[in-house]
Amino acid sequence: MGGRGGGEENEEMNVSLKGLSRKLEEFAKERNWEQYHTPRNLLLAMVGEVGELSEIFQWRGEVAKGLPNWEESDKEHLGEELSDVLLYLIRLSDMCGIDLDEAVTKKIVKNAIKYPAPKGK
Ligand SMILES: Nc1ccn([C@H]2C[C@H](O)[C@@H](COP(=O)(O)OP(=O)(O)OP(=O)(O)O)O2)c(=O)n1
Repeated sequence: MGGRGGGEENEEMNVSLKGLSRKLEEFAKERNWEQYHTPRNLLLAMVGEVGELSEIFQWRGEVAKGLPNWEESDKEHLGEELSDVLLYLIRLSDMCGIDLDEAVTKKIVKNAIKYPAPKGK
């Protein structure tokens, strides 16, 4: 990693839901994996990754915010599994024809109506 090429690559990588969605589309197309990226397969793949994410926390007991006592390698692993869940979620949404930007924006508004903040805070 590093070097000029890597930096340019990162700049091109648009880390927005839409940008990631396009990246994943390209990734699947280049490998001829579109045939496998059906909604059900993607859902199962995402749940599998949630399992891998859970394994990281398994048997550790309660974990303090910021994971202060964790090895860097465990934190890196955690970042990878969180990313896998996010990437499959984005791809699943795309393959279901759901605009996640729009859906998540609407849902945040809906949550605020359902759970209003106490007055005077
Ligand atoms: N058919 C596939 C297979 C993989 N991926 C992408 C999405 C995930 O980000 C990542 C998942 O890859 P792996 O199945 O190899 O899972 P891990 O990276 O978790 O590896 P491991 O299970 O060996 O820890 O690759 C994908 O888009 N479509």
